Amino acid sequence: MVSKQNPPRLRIQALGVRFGGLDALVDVDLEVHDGEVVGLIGPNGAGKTTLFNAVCGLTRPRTGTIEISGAPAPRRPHQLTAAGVARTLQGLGVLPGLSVRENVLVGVLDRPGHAEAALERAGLTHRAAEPVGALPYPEQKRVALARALATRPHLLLLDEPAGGLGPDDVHDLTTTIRDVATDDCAVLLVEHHVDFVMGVCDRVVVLDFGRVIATGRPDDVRRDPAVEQAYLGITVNR
Ligand SMILES: Nc1ncnc2c1ncn2[C@@H]1O[C@H](COP(=O)(O)OP(=O)(O)OP(=O)(O)O)[C@@H](O)[C@H]1O
Repeated sequence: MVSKQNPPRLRIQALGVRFGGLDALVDVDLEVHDGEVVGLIGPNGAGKTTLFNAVCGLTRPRTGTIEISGAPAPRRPHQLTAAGVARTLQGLGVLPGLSVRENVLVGVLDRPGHAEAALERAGLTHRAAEPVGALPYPEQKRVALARALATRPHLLLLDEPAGGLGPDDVHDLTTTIRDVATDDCAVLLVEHHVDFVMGVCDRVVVLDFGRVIATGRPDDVRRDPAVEQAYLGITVNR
């Protein structure tokens, strides 16, 4: 259930990012609350990764504020982890020569029990001793997710979690993500797989050329003419 009593896990206000002469994000507002799964979608180059990078302190905003649990977002990785933020990367970001368990332990060396619980949640316990590089791609993606879950995040940022997955794996991923979004965890995900987004998200925010052009429930956003136009890239003259 979405909790709106506490400050949002993530509150972005009037965020602007510029690279040279290019406005990658313009006046972006976005909130994600505990118990909520929010999808950030938009065509290539819309600014989705830039927004994630700004939240994680990798890109310095030109304007606006980013708050996590009511406090200004820290910029250093260990501070972000302490603030309860975890992120998976586009692609895999795993260490193929290490075992599944070692990959998941990397960020929680002092809490091996958290790693074991994350392995179980991601359905990887039976693979724990195997080198990640020997697993099929969908299971390698699960390792990346398990590593993020092991930190017991309050704000989970997922960058294209369904990329390269088939229907069965997408179904399992949907179940896991819905399970993770609880009273003390909010999920923000970037994804191109529209059916997955529509199936897993409570709310969808659509970016185009760095601006929010639509926000709302998945079904409403899907029917929004501005969204159709952004994806098709055409204007229909009537
Ligand atoms: N470090 C950078 N320097 C200059 N321009 C950048 C930089 N990073 C991103 N951009 C530009 O900013 C815009 C937004 O890029 P971004 O990667 O955030 O889009 P995206 O929505 O994540 O795209 P995709 O779906 O292809 O991953 C693009 O025009 C991109 O070329």
